Amino acid sequence: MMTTKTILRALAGETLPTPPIWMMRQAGRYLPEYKATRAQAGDFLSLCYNPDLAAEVTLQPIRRYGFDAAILFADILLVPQALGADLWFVTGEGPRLSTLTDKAGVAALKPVDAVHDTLNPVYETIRILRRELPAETTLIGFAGAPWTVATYMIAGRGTPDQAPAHAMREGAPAAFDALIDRITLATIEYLSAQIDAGAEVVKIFDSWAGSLKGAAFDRYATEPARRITEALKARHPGIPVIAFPREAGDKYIGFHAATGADCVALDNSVAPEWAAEKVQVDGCVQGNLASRHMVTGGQALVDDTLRICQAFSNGPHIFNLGHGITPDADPENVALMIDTVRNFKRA
Ligand SMILES: Cc1c2[nH]c(c1CCC(=O)O)Cc1[nH]c(c(CCC(=O)O)c1C)Cc1[nH]c(c(CCC(=O)O)c1C)Cc1[nH]c(c(C)c1CCC(=O)O)C2
Repeated sequence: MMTTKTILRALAGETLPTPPIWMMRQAGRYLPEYKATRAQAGDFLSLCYNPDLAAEVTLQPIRRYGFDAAILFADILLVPQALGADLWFVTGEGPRLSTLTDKAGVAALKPVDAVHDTLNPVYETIRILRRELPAETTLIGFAGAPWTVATYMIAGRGTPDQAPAHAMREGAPAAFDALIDRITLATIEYLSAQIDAGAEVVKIFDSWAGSLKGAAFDRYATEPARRITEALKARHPGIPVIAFPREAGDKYIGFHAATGADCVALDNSVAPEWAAEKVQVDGCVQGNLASRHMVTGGQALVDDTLRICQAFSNGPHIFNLGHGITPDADPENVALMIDTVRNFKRA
């Protein structure tokens, strides 16, 4: 049966007159209703593991704005936790984890099939969402890409240049490869279980892909995304995969074909006209408005939104930001972006 869900139509390669739209971090601290539910949960991780409240914050931006997709509320760092890492969040600073730098650290991780013991509440969130979402809204599941997840597991926190992960990659390559392999296999199990629970699309977030260059990019960004996509396609034919190798630059070229992903998400460092010619020729793209417009608003927001709609109007496109919306964003600017996209007419 032909689907009427616009996100699924774009992911199947259809060029639509108006691009469907959702927004990275659409459930988040820029929304007062999110902050209220998070306070009710106590802290961020308790919110992630409470299926009723996680479903509630996933639904909030759908109710307020009518986005075409909902993204499961969870975090990429739940997988390291499920593999046995300690994880906590320091308010105002970000995530902290136990560190892992050698073979012994990798050997101490839990086996891949143990991840469900920790991640079961996430699957329950998905089941609730499939009952509660409007019929036209697509549910997107997600996980972090192995390289990005590894950068946090190795350093124990976010790092500006991913130096500890690069040091392990170069200094202890066998242990590093074993870590990437473990995360890759855990991610396949996790995303597969998300799909079994009702996720209609999955997205792989490689937020730090841009710090891998040349052959290292091919080996640690492209290859794990290819392995995950291949395994998911074998188990769940017809479930689309979105890959987000953030700041990949020229490495965006050919990423659809190299990984088998149905859609490549673009950050805002690439010009949409360039990406239309070099990347969208191979399939659906998602992106790529700069998140700062959600803080600054005004005519510049409208102009850049229309430029992106126009540049990608000859092929399959899902409108989104180039990265997550920030807590200082104004909810009115999100409404302005959505109005602009929905009133777009191709020149
Ligand atoms: C690197 C990364 C993480 N998490 C994620 C990534 C990849 C995407 C990206 O590059 O942004 C992905 C993520 N994190 C979150 C989602 C939920 C779905 C969504 O609305 O997009 C998704 C898809 C919720 C979250 N994850 C986090 C929040 C804020 C936590 C809070 O409520 O205090 C949310 C809504 C916390 C988080 N989680 C992470 C960090 C570094 C932080 C702290 C930074 C910050 O405070 O903004 C790890």
